[in-house]
Amino acid sequence: MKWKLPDDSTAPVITAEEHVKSRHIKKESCMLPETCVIFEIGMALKFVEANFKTITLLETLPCFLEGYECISIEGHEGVCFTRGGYGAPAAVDTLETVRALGVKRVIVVGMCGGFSDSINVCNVLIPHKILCEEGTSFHYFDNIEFVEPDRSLYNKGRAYFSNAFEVLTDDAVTSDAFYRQTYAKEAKWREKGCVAVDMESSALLSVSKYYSIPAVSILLCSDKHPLSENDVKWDWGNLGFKETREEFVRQSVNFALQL
Ligand SMILES: O=P(O)(O)O[C@H]1O[C@H](CO)[C@@H](O)[C@H]1O
Ligand SMILES: O=c1cc[nH]c(=O)[nH]1
Repeated sequence: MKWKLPDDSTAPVITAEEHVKSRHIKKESCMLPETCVIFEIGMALKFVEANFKTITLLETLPCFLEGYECISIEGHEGVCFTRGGYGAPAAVDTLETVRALGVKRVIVVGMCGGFSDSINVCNVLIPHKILCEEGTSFHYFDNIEFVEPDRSLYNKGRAYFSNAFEVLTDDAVTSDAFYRQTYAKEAKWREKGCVAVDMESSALLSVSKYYSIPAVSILLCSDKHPLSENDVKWDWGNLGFKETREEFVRQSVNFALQL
């Protein structure tokens, strides 16, 4: 895929910096703190509001697509929390928007589907590198296969989450097409060293890299894929998954606050 023109020095027609001040936005925005946790988990913001003393910074993040609330925690005004859109283009819209509002460091907290013997539901995966099988990255880089997280955030994440979870650091893949994860496709991903799939991480890491923003992706394994057509059929979560996901969100908040 060669979608990014190799010698294109022209500016984008719409930039997030211009968009957040445009007529497309109903309310004026404020600048955000340097560190942003982007949750790719639907229940996360509500859980944070119910379990921490939060401050609403923005009721709606001024994204081009749908934007969610952006909050911080009393006494920790250097970190903000929002929900990213689902899928690579919407997630990158969130990233571009928080960057336009001053964010300089990003922690992605999401979920992944495991497709290897080595990973189980409720494990935490902090991928060493992520295979880009989504389209968004290829508009920022003309040649990219695997993208890596910021080494310091990756090391800190490994150390921190190991206190509460079984942590894996194998590679992952981000795909646009969750209904096209065929058995043969997942076998090919395993051959490349990947153990799990999500829908946003590689795009968020590659666009962070494009802007020199340190970023890491921290994923809770939400479902285990059958490895062959004879295995037990696919299903979501497990018996304790709801409570584990809540603990994962709580630990993600605490991780970001102590950085
Ligand atoms: O909205 P929640 O329940 O977090 O789930 C989201 O996460 C899954 C993919 O990670 C999809 O099912 C999507 O709906
Ligand atoms: O993107 C995702 C997330 C969880 N499980 C999957 O199979 N894919």
